[in-house]
Amino acid sequence: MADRASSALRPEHPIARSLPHLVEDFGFEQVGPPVSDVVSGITISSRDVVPGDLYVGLKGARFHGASFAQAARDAGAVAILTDPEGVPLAAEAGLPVIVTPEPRLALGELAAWIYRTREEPPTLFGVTGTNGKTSVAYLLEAILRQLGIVAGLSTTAERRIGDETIVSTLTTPEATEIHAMLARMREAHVRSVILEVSAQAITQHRVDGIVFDVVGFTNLSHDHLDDYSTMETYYAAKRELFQPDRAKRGVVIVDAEWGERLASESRIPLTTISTAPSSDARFGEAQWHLTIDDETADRTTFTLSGPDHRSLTTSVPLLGSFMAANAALAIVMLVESGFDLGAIAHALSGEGGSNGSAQDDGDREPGIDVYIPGRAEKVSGDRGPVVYIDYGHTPDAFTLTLESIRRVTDGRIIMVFGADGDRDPSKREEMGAIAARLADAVVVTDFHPRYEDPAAIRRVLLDSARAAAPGREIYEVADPRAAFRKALSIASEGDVVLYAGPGHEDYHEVAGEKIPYSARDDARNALHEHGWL
Ligand SMILES: CC(=O)N[C@H]1[C@@H](OP(=O)(O)OP(=O)(O)OC[C@H]2O[C@@H](n3ccc(=O)[nH]c3=O)[C@H](O)[C@@H]2O)O[C@H](CO)[C@@H](O)[C@@H]1O[C@H](C)C(=O)N[C@@H](C)C(=O)N[C@H](CCC(=O)O)C(=O)O
Ligand SMILES: Nc1ncnc2c1ncn2[C@@H]1O[C@H](COP(=O)(O)OP(=O)(O)OP(=O)(O)O)[C@@H](O)[C@H]1O
Repeated sequence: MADRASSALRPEHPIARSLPHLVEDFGFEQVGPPVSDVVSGITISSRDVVPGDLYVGLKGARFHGASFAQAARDAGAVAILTDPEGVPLAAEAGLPVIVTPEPRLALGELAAWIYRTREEPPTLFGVTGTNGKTSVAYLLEAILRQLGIVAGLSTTAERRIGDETIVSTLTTPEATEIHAMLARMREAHVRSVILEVSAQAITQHRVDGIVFDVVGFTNLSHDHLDDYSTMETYYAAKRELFQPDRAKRGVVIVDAEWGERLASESRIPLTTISTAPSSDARFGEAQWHLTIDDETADRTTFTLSGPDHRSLTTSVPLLGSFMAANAALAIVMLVESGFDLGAIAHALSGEGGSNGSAQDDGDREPGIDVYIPGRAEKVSGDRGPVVYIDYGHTPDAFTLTLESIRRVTDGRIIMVFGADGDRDPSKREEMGAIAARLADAVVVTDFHPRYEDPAAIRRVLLDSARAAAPGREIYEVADPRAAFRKALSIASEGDVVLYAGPGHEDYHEVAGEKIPYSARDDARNALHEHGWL
């Protein structure tokens, strides 16, 4: 399992700022010993405190962060910021205590002030939507690299500056971490940064203190109805990103009602993309149109046509028209940030230029040169069934992936899948039904049960699968390793095995424990065992 010790990227040479000035500038109240020191960092986790930090004790669902004030002091915190409820808890540490009614609301601005991230900010790209955020972020990074630009990246899978990578815990880090990461990126002379923005991040003020240059919206479908009671509130959370205090320009895929609404309800200059086929009655309303030219098991070729008869034909080395849609969004976001479509086309043409890699010495294969861990990732070789590892965990992701596979295979589709424990249980029935309807055989297994009973999760998936497609070949195999082998045992040359589960992740989360497991490694091992790799 990858090292999870370092949970945040910090500037290596932070510039200290006056703590008394901070208290004064923000109009905070102060109790306990007077503030006299300087501050060089900020964190909301006592476990991440480094000397010189302001520790912010937030009231959480389980703890009041102020109760970790002593641990923060021992790690070198210079003061504690908390709410009135946290004051008596924080006082025990004997550090100056700064008080504000809702510290979370101040975090973004505070972190921006401490790390000076408003000064000469990089070009900032933000990507949101239910599915495809991580993929669009990687595609943006790849195209920028092909244009000769090294970008910073923050996704569900990893945070990256050049060659330095850390494993992510949340999709979007807390504001304190984002601004620290931006400061570190500035030290590394990174001038373009891509952030994946979850709905929770917007609601929980994690992207405060940032004004994105361009934000992009992929789609909205059933997910997170445990955090948002209705699709309407889930949508409203995402919509906030497309307002002037958060972003300068936006790009929206308008294939479905939510995208159309966003396009009409956003208050920033907006560009729209339609990926619907030309037979669709609504085709023609968007400024950019995507046409799929060719789909194979591991490459999708498409044409993107825009205003003023501009167009670009290129490809992604990945399965699926949905990946072409993600790529289209990335390209139009780059155009909106000021890149010329012709320059992008040239960079993707493979003729000369640099893809930024060490071994690059001239011409290379045309298309977007991207690797996205665990998203429609083909792990099989030239023999045996085609095997994909995919992080699909929503009904819409299941539908689009299975439909895409159907278009590129004449063989059977065998799908191995589970559902997240402690995450939106209301989507499970739909997931089970879609899998059974669109695949030829399904193997129901465990994803991350977390604190739920894994057998109960499987039961819902199995019942809905059986009800949706009576007579379908349906198996229950709890252990993902065994489930994978079951799928391979019924697959032949020409068939496809789709593993929809923890794509890039290298663990299974069971009852609070992270048990090492990599679906990608396991798939390769199983293919070896069959002599197919
Ligand atoms: C429900 C939710 O959003 N919970 C978040 C929340 O946890 P919490 O309220 O339970 O916090 P808590 O454990 O009570 O602790 C309170 C405070 O004490 C601090 N603390 C706690 C223990 C300690 O030893 N020291 C310490 O300082 C904590 O850092 C926190 O500031 O605050 C924590 C600190 O930031 C988050 O890690 C945690 O996210 C949890 C892990 C989570 O899973 N969130 C999900 C729902 C999420 O945000 N998902 C989105 C979308 C994913 C997607 O793309 O689909 C995401 O952006 O990841
Ligand atoms: N444009 C899209 N539309 C629908 N499904 C998609 C799209 N792009 C990717 N998917 C599906 O969603 C899965 C997750 O993709 P990706 O990680 O890019 O999305 P995400 O929004 O970042 O989700 P998460 O933050 O949970 O990782 C993919 O493995 C694929 O099955």
